[in-house]
Amino acid sequence: MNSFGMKLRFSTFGESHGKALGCLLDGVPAGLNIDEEYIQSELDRRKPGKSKFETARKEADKVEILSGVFEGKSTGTPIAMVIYNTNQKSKDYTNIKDVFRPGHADFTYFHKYGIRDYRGGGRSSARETAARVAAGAIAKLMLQELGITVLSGISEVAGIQAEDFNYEGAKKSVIYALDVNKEEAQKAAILKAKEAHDSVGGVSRVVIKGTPVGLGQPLYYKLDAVLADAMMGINAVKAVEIGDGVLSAKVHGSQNNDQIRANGFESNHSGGILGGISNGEDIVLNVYFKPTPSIFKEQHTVTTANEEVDFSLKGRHDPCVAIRGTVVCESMAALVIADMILLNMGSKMDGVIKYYK
Ligand SMILES: Cc1cc2nc3c(=O)[nH]c(=O)nc-3n(C[C@H](O)[C@H](O)[C@H](O)COP(=O)(O)O)c2cc1C
Ligand SMILES: C=C(O[C@@H]1CC(C(=O)O)=C[C@@H](OP(=O)(O)O)[C@H]1O)C(=O)O
Repeated sequence: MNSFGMKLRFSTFGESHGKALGCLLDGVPAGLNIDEEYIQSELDRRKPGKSKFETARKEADKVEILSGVFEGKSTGTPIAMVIYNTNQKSKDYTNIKDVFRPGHADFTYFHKYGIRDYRGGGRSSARETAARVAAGAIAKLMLQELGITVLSGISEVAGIQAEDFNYEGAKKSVIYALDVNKEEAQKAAILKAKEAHDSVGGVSRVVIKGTPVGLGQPLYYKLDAVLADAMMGINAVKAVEIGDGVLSAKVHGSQNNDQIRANGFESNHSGGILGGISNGEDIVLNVYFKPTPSIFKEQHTVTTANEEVDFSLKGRHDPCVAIRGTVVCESMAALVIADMILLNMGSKMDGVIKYYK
């Protein structure tokens, strides 16, 4: 089990070809309206097999709430949710039983534990992220009550970058493209790689709107550090930027500073976080996904007995994991922000007094 969060504690269970996967979310305040249709709609955004830009594995990803909800409201007790796997074809994976896929977790997992569920990625499969989206949907329901929204979309595929960022438009796009003018070229790049038995990388841009000043701790449990940790914990994420990110290291202080006026900041190079604490501006993240490791091109690898082989993989795989990954980024961001809000309730004495009176 992985575990995450200080006030909103979250863990998941399950494997890609096991019976089910799910999560336990503890610390949700009692009395939150739990809209099950909304939770399902979030799972539907991430579920596999919706288009030729995704893995061919079709899963309904129907979520079932097992505990912590009564008459449509959270009870303040742990919320357990389960999603049954229905479309396993575990036999298709016997060809990777004794062979490590380059770029996947097979090699490290096997050498660390000496045992590996080779049916798909087992525990390392991003199938687990369905459970993150279920928990993230509850965090989003909590944030909605506070006027906070978490949005995202694909800004880049195979180096083809968005110039315009339309988050509402991204919701309607099959590849969650932020820039409608770049969408066709991005789609073509994915299909070209797929036809060549290859894969491409991509970038998800996440924006969190409506956060107050004051989320995050100044030194340890800094908001930027925790968000980066949550994003890096998603399968295939190789880098995270907050605000201008890498660009900040290349410009002068006079270009990077967000100057301040009585009515707010004049720019948002910082991505909404200063000194580990939100400054009330939009929180902006760029999350970089590597190309899908499971490709069908012949590659060099070794067996579990360390014999060299040339190996061509079979199976059902996403040609660009960033597409569905962007939904997971939103979910993890929502969990972080909800956790920070609950932590923050005790950061000032008047907040504590309000709670007890
Ligand atoms: C939504 C999503 C879908 C993914 N789909 C695949 C896939 O179909 N095939 C694959 O090999 N990797 C896929 N991955 C990536 C692997 O899970 C990941 O590369 C692997 O666990 C190794 O971890 P690492 O890349 O973080 O080192 C996916 C990742 C995400 C976020
Ligand atoms: C099933 C899903 O995506 C899977 C993510 C994944 C991986 O290696 O991450 C590999 C493929 O599945 P399997 O584990 O069967 O090889 C994808 O189809 C899902 O997201 O629900």
